[in-house]
Amino acid sequence: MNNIKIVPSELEGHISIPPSKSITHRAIICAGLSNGKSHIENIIFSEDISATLEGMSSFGIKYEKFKEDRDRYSLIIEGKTPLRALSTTIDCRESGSTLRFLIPIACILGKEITFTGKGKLIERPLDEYYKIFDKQNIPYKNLKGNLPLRICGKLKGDTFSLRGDVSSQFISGLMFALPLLKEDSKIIISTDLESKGYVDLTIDVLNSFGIKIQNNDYREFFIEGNQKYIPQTYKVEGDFSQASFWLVAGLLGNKITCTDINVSSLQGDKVILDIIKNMGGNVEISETGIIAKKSKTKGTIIDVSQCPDLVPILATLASLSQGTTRIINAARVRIKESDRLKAISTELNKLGAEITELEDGLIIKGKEFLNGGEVDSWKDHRIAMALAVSSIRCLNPVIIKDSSCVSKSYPGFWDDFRALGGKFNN
Ligand SMILES: O=C(O)C1=C[C@@H](OP(=O)(O)O)[C@@H](O)[C@H](O)C1
Ligand SMILES: C=C(OP(=O)(O)O)C(=O)O
Repeated sequence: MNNIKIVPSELEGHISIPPSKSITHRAIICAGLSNGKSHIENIIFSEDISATLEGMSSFGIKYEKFKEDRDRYSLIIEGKTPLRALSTTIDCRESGSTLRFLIPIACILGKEITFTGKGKLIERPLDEYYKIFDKQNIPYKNLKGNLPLRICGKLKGDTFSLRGDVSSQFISGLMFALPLLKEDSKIIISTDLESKGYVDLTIDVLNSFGIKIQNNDYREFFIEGNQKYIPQTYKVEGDFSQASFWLVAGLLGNKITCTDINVSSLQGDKVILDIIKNMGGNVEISETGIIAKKSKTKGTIIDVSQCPDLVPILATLASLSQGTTRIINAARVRIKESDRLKAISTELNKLGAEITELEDGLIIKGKEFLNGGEVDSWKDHRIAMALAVSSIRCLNPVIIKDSSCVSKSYPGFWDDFRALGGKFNN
């Protein structure tokens, strides 16, 4: 299913929100670093999660899959430390999290390992790690700064100084590996920290597996060495980044109830609820789940430094709200699966939106309806899903090129779109 033609219609109904991709990566890694069997429940095998599971298998962990319901699985993971290198190459596909989380773990082994990937991942930045390799004399070789990356060396406990405004994934990646080293370590954040919620998630999942990280106000993290991961039974909660697509669909169309989502979650993208309320949208938390109802929303200023993954769907919502919205502090979303500022402004404008792209943000003049037309997903799952949701308020069909890219995070997206009343053929 590559090109899809959507005939605009309002969506309505109940949707079971898929498990958080960010938490699943973390739970698989922590289980793999434990000595013994962990049971991880509520998993969907998106491309990114499969990349992490296969990557961890390269370090000698064993796993068994069990089907729970529809596309949901549970996993029994048998971790074993010290890790072994069973394979010399780890293919991260297009997953930034997999690459940036597994690099420090590979550096515990001190064996030669090559990281590969595809699409935009090949050029997504790794400089924060290269600086560490240079400082610790860890030999590495890359292709003009890009993947494939070959590393052969052992990481030592240290004081690591990292920028906080490139990607929080470097901080999370080090947090998985450093507790297993002999020495204690410190991570010092040399700029303001963006994507804080993802660091909170890392610390929280690590805690569940018995690892302690001391957080000194997000400026400095202290990590004791010689810690031990303890196997767990862990259930992954629903994903707020994915819920945001259906919540906006509810505002633009008809009532949508999102179930299987934890309203006390630490996920940074939970802020979608506040953003919607701020824009005058009708969203409420009930016993059955989070309900979004058709609303007349108003433009506002949205700082996305802590919730970068919301940018594509916020651009959709703003394009169909009254007045002007400014999305600010968004420069980092240019280094995701696509240059998301360029991709979403170009494609929504093709549908009739009025978006001006700035270096680090977007200015969006809202309208009641868009025209529709032919658009490109830029092979980026969040762009494809945001465009699909905009079709609800288009006057004519919307054709989305490369629509199957949703499988990076949400392989069941199109099935769920149809189950809520979406009409499309491919
Ligand atoms: O740690 C994580 O799970 C993630 C961190 C974020 O990246 P940055 O820290 O690079 O913003 C986010 O965009 C990505 O989708 C998932
Ligand atoms: C950017 C994303 O993921 P990653 O960085 O793991 O590739 C995403 O899911 O939008």
